[in-house]
Amino acid sequence: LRLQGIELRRIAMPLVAPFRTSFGTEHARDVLLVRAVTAAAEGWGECVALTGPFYSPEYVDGAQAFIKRYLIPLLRRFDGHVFQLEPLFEPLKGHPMAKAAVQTAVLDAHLRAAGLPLGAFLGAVKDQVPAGVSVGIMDSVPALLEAVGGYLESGYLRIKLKIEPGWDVEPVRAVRERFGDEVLLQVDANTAYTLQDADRLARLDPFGLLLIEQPLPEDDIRGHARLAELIRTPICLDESIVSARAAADAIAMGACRIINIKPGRVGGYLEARRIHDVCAANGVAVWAGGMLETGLGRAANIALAALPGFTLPGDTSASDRYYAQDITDPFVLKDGHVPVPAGPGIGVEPLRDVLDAVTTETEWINF
Ligand SMILES: CSCC[C@@H](NC(=O)CCC(=O)O)C(=O)O
Ligand SMILES: [Mg+2]
Repeated sequence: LRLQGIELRRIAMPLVAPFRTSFGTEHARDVLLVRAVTAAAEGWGECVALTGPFYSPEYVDGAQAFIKRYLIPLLRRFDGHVFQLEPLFEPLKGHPMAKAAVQTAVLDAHLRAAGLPLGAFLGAVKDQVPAGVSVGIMDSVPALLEAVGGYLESGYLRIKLKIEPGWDVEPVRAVRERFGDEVLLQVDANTAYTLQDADRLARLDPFGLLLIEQPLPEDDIRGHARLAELIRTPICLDESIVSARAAADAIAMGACRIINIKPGRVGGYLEARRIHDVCAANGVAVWAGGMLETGLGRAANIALAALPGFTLPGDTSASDRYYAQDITDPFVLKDGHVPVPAGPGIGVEPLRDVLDAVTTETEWINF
């Protein structure tokens, strides 16, 4: 399906509240969207790179420059099917979020032209998925308890707390004491600890957490395997799992018992599905991570989260967790679940007037 051209669009999405993690605080998302136009249909991809290289090495200006300078020239001659994009992009090292955005836009166009929903294409087995919510580091424990109470009121089925040294045992204990032992509760350190913190992390064991996400640096697989011998809480990896091979290695080394799958981190939904398959083959549970996506990326993540191996609630929250006004019809929580879009491709469309209102820059590249 030949491409007639690509649009690169930047949008400014203010967050309903600052979102603080161990590596910084997000107040708004500066998002790069990719639109792939073919004669039969057009498709959308959302690049999940943040403004700066603090979650992973990519950042949004770099992703846009990489797409323009390296991926667009390859796409000009591309007239294949979407599975040929990975080998086409392989000689270019890294930049998984940029590659994922382009691959998803092309995949969405192909699927819309074929009338096939992304979920069906990936192997979805559900028409709705359980929604968890990620709660940032707060200024105080009372503020945290108020936020958690609000999300539980909204019906979220799992609470994830961001932690860092100095904000870990006390907030977890406070949430358990206030909301009880039944609430599905997990934490995410975003690489903020080292093996020397093992004793402190072991103090989380009494709270019955589902998992502790990425406690150590993303390249410390051996450290996570050692930590797994020192704490009881199951280790889940996020930043470390950059490919299906990395997942297989981490599992084989005993570095994790659960994996958070993010298509942008691994180069796209095709590799994300491979990670799902590797984990299913090894009896490792997976769940869908998030990068504060708009409804476009959110729709695709929810389709992925409907695959059979996604047995834990993901960070597939409702649109209003982050945005007062999404650029698509909002995803709304219903009995703690969000619906898997049923339409072809990612199954949602941008609301043109909203999209134009938040657009800060757009560039059409004709093929
Ligand atoms: C800006 S933090 C993004 C990375 C973080 N994502 C979340 O905590 C979930 C964000 C979301 O709900 O989309 C993670 O490491 O899992
Ligand atoms: Mg994480």
